[in-house]
Amino acid sequence: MSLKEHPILKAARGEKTDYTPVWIMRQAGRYSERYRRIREKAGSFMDLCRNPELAAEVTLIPIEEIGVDAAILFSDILVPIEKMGIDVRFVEGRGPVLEPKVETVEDVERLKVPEPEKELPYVLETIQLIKKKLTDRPLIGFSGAPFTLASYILEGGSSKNYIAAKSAMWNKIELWDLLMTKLTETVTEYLSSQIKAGVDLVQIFDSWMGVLSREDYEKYVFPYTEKIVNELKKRHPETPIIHFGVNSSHLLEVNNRLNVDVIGLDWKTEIPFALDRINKSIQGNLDPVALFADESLIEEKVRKILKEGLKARGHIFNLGHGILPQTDPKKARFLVETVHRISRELRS
Ligand SMILES: Cc1c2[nH]c(c1CCC(=O)O)Cc1[nH]c(c(CCC(=O)O)c1C)Cc1[nH]c(c(CCC(=O)O)c1C)Cc1[nH]c(c(C)c1CCC(=O)O)C2
Repeated sequence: MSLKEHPILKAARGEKTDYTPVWIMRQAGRYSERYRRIREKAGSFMDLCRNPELAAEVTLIPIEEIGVDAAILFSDILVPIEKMGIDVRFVEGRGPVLEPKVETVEDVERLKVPEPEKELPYVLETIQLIKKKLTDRPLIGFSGAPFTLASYILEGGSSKNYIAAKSAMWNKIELWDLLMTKLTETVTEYLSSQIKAGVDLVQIFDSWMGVLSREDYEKYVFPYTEKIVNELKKRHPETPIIHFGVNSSHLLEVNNRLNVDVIGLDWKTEIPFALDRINKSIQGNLDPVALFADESLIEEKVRKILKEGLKARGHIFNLGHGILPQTDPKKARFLVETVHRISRELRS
């Protein structure tokens, strides 16, 4: 079977598949003991991201451990930000810390647009190593989208209310446009280099776009993401693009105008509601906490999602957000098997 005919790629293009393919956001993560051991060996999380041998090894763990249909490159959306000239650290219990703070137009002027081949070679090497070992399943590349990346840069880390990001967006339009333009170029070049290095499809994480009203999203964010997607489609017309963010059901109609192939749904978005608003393939959307429930409950929820997903142009099963570190790997494996079994059953 040519990789182009793999169910994930077919579902992304809206073609019929024999079963519903599945992968899990954060599938190479802390719930896996093997992951935790390798991260220890690497030093810090960022050290692991910069180590092609170990990052490739970690990427492949969930293929063996839980049997997912695709691998996702092991890295982080904050990795390219480091090369723009901002220090990124992960602090236990606090999450990412970005320094120095970006507050003025001059601060943004100092930020660079990294050249991936020169400044992020370890990411591209990781992709090449994975592609040598993984021949029967697609590899997913990814990047954060400009808004989500800008929020980390302006807030200096995770945020609850996005005061710095939103006030820059509203009050410092020159700063906002310059930062979003630099991020647009960064993300375009970064994803394009990943595709050239061998990834089979890409996911754009605009994880926090849902904190914006539809009006603000359309005015201050959508045009930049649109530019990235159009440029990628021009350069790499064959590579499917997935667009994802949480709490963003109010943005579905707007995002349906993006030239992407798949829209990722969080677990609060009901599939019929989404299908009334979008005509693209969908990805999702089991509540990550469902993996803490009994197997019978998981099965019931999976069946409902799969049934509803049959009405979509194409469906890639996933959680509605990343798998939680406390999850039992056995439950993740059960999820994958259940998706495969029930989706075959529903088609026969
Ligand atoms: C917002 C965001 C980030 N990173 C990412 C997003 C968008 C997706 C989402 O909405 O969650 C994306 C991401 N992060 C990671 C991947 C790798 C691929 C995968 O398995 O999905 C991907 C695609 C690994 C990771 N990224 C991170 C881990 C955990 C690091 C560790 O402790 O080992 C992993 C496996 C760290 C990370 N990275 C980020 C935060 C806020 C944190 C800290 C979380 C915490 O401390 O609990 C930023």
